[in-house]
Amino acid sequence: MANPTNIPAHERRIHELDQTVERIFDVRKRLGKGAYGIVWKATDRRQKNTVALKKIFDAFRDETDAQRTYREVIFLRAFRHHPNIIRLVDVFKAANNLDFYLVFEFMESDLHNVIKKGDVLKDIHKRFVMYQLINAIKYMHSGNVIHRDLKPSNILIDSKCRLKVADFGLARTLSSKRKADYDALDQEGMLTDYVATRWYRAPEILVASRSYTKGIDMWGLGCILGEMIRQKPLFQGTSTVNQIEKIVTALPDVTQRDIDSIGASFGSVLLSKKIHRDRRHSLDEMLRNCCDDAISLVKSLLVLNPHLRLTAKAAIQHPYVSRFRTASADMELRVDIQPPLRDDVRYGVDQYRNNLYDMMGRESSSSARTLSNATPSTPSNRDDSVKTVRVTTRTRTASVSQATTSPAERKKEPYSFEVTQTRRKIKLLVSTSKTKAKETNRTENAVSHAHIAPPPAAVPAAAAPAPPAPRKSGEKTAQKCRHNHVPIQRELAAVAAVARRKKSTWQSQAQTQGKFHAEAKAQVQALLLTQKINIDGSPARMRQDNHTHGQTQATVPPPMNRSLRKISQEKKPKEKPHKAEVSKPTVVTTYHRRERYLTAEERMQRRQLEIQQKKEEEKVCQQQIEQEHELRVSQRRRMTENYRLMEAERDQLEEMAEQEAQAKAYKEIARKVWKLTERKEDDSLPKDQKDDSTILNSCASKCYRERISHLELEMEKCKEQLVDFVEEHRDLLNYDNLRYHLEKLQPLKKDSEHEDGDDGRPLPEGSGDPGSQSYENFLQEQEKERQRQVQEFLARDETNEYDNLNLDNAYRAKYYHLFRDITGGSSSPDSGRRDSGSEPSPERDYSRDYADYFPNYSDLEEDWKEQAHPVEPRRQHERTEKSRRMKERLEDQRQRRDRLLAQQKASRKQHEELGLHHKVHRHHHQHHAASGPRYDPMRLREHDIQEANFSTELI
Ligand SMILES: Nc1ncnc2c1ncn2[C@@H]1O[C@H](COP(=O)(O)OP(=O)(O)OP(=O)(O)O)[C@@H](O)[C@H]1O
Repeated sequence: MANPTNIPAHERRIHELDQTVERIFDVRKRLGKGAYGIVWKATDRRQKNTVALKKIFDAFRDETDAQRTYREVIFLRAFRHHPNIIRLVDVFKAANNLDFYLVFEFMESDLHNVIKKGDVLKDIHKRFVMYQLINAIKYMHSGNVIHRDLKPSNILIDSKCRLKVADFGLARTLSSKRKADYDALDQEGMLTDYVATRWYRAPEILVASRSYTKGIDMWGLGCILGEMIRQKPLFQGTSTVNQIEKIVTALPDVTQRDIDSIGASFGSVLLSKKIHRDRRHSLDEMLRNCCDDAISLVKSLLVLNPHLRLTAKAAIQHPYVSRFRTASADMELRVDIQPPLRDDVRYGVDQYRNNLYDMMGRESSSSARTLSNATPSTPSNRDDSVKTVRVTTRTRTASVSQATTSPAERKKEPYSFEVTQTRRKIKLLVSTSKTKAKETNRTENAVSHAHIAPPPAAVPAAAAPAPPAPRKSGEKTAQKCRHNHVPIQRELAAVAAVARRKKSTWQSQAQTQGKFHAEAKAQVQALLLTQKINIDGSPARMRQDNHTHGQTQATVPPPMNRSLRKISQEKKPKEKPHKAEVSKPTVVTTYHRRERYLTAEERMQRRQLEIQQKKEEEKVCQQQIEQEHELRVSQRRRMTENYRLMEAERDQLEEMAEQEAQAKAYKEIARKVWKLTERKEDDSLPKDQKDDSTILNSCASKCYRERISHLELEMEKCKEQLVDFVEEHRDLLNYDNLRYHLEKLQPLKKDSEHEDGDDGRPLPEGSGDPGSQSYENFLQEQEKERQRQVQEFLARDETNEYDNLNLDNAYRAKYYHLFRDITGGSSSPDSGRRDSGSEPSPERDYSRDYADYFPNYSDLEEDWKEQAHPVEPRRQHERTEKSRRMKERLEDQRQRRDRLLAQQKASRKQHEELGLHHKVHRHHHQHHAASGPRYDPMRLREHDIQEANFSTELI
């Protein structure tokens, strides 16, 4: 697995494991891959336990990487005692001196994977996760260290929902340096190596501010809680700017104070930028379905101003997590973590590497864990070993290089751990100083021995040889040792003083606790006694007890009396009578002794009483719980109500906004229409009104224009229909010529009846004067013609070629009497035909009947058509329209005719007076002959019929 063949060489190098590592660990599967390393699940062959093995590839490639590796090891070692921070079990350097191996305790998964799985975390789990997370952060912050890369994938979790924070590569200390240095550090730190995952980055980091606080971690914490609730990241920005926009959209309005709190920087303008706020992306909307506790915690963590964000100390007391509080919540580092190599200085790669290797070398002198030849420790490194154990009380800092502790020790409370550590240091120092002192003594002894040794006799005193080499070196060593011994002793004294102080504090605490304990014990005993007294209360026995045991015994409960008597009888001779005052121990002893002699019945009674008491307590508790529950329910209801109100308000606002938008859109459209219609502005109106009026006018005119064009089209269609109709009924219309002939015929008949020519019909040309031969001939001709036409009409009618029955009948009816006259009334033209049932009788005045009949013709026609085609509403409407128009036209013509007749009468009278009658007639005739039979293609047959009708009426 560590050496796959199907991947490129570089990748293979990343996945490759050092041979020695493979010898120690049985690597099983890959757990994850980060930007800096790969993590495998492995079994330690030596201890047979499962571990997580992380390989940091090319761990010291440059200063940044080297510092990252260094920080990860240093901080993990500093925090290894906290239950919610991943424990670094071991570290290995690779044979190639490039890679680095970290061995961690194994965790089953990380929070990112758990959230990704879906609905795994219930509310209680989320709370517990948050509690543990806050706990870990609180611990880190108490050592003045910030993690800076909190995100779900760096939070490891197991099946019991136990959580551990991992990946301290970006962690760093927050020193109490001067502000100027601090800013310089920030600039360097922020802009070069700070590459924390964007989605969890605090806004001050996004805008590259120099404000650098523990709030960075609290922001990440808020993002994680939001992600757990929402099951997806809260702010998934695609770039830094987009990330800021997303944050600003979700949070309440950004104030100038917020911007100032973040610190002036080039990016802070992004915060003041006007961003379109979409309510759907507000924090409330994103976390709509979660409980109030969670929302309140998220809101107090995701605050733009880093100084107003909830601190870890305050967060642990938040109602969302407070119920889990245990002793570990009080764990705190009472010193600032200070790595051996200063965290605010960027050292060279070698320095980081050597310091790390040196530390490893020191810690594992037995060194089964060093894989390659350990780097030889330089004197400077040895000095470091001294530095690492120095405790500077003034700056309240401590080295993080601590000896590994046993799991039992790790479980201890922090202060006891510290004491243990201090003791260890003292021991270490003592042993070091002892060794050195021994060495010094040995050297000094050697020196003194050299001095004491008598000089050789042969050599004169003046020419005494120089001190021998060993003596010289011994002196040097002695000096050196003395030189070293002083500071060591000083340090030793300092450490001892600290230890003493701590011990005395601890002892005083213990004493206080002891005192408290004794008091509590006494109180409990008193309570117990009172309870026993309350249990039994027979006055007789009490009296008896009073008698036997004095005042104290008077309170002994009755069921116990039999046994008590026994005891008292036993004890009586030995006991002194205590009447006024009986010491507590006596009471207790008596009571306990009495207990032994309780009968089963008494015990039962006591138990029942106890049970009753418990029940009562439970009842009270239950009531309290119920009250609390009711309170919560009412609160919840109130909040739901509020929420509903807010929702309603929001809906209203949205509606208003929509209406506004619509109005705007309308206006815009109208403006465009106005532009298109190119209407000129009316300058007399104010602008708004002007716009509206012109727009309306233009709209109206447009409508009218449209209507006109539509009507024109309709007319066009009508015309076409009419022409079609005319074309279709050409024959019938031609047949209208008949009317002409009939008209010609009828005046003749009238003329014969009314010689004065009252009917106003002109005589045909060449007819001559009435009574003359030509006139007679003319009449005969006329008669012949009339008969021929009637014959023709009837013959035509026989063919039944006209569809319109009513029209047909009308003609037939109208001229039936003529026909009868011609044929001598022998037979009806319609006998045996469609209208056979309506054969007229010869006596009847048909003309009148028909005249009555005709005006209703059009209605009858419509009725008939309706019967024939019942389902044609449009056409029916057209027909109705047509008939209406017809009626109007008929009315028109009737009036015109009346007028004409009146004129004719008047003119005839004039002619008669002037003797010009015939001339006038001739003129009329000429006029008619010239005009000939009229053919009007637009004329409808109904019209003709009506005209005929009028003429009949006139007749
Ligand atoms: N002790 C462990 N037990 C189980 N899985 C682990 C453990 N440590 C790390 N992992 C897994 O390995 C992944 C990467 O680990 P880690 O974050 O330490 O690597 P990294 O290179 O520093 O990543 P990053 O890119 O986040 O900086 C984690 O997300 C986690 O899934």
